[in-house]
Amino acid sequence: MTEQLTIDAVTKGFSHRRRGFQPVLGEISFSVEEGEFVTIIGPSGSGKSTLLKMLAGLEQPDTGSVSLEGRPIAGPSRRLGVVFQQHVLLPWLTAKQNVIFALTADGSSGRSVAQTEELAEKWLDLVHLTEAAEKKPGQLSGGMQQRVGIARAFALEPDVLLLDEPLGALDALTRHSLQQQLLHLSEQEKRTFVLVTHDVDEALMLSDRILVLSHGPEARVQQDIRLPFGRPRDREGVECSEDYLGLRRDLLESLTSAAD
Ligand SMILES: Nc1ncnc2c1ncn2[C@@H]1O[C@H](COP(=O)(O)OP(=O)(O)OP(=O)(O)O)[C@@H](O)[C@H]1O
Repeated sequence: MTEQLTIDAVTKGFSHRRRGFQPVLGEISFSVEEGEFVTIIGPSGSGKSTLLKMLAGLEQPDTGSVSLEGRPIAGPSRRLGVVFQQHVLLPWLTAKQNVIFALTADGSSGRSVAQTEELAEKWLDLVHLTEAAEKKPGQLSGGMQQRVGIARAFALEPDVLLLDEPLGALDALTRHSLQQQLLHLSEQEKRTFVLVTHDVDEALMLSDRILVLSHGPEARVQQDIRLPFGRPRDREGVECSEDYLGLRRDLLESLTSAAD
């Protein structure tokens, strides 16, 4: 497998007017291989989103480097797709137009209008939104809006998908069904994924590897766990396995101790 993302000795902090410089991430190093699904989990405020923003090119490290296939990530790029907790859809466009807008934003795709429409429809279908394609965000539930956001990010066909608590704002039932959809999409699409979540079950169900950050300031990678579950995954089978229960218990324990 090829090493795709490399985070090498990265530190990051922020300067505050009153409190001065506050370190967030201590020295962080890890790499993500092409096609891998890696989840970052850790106590609140440990710096998970900050780390993901650096991978997305939205923040720069203070020291160390973040690179995609050996080249420093200097800013946002189409190769790096991002889905945040809050869907940012354009309210005056329909679900389909929102996906088309993203597909045509830089005008360089080389697709015809019909091909672009077809691609948008394909992705809305894959997240089970065909019937809502002509509706505007205001007419869609939070879960449906988030699915439009996911369809839009996947439709751009980035090499790496960065997901920051994409299901965090949803009710338990919608969240469960979207986890299932994400599992299928990630197995069909075979891209590289980095997910930030608070949800241990979500991390266990979706990932190949889980990185546990320690409590900040100066958070570090406390554990790097490779999961023993094969693919394609069947939720019931995984959840009933002894490995799952043991890993779930260990993760919850290390998250509790990291938060102390
Ligand atoms: N742009 C910024 N300016 C100043 N401080 C920031 C900025 N971004 C993040 N921080 C601070 O960095 C720390 C880590 O924030 P971050 O959102 O990365 O943590 P997190 O682990 O994702 O938290 P949560 O799990 O609660 O979402 C926090 O103390 C936060 O206030």
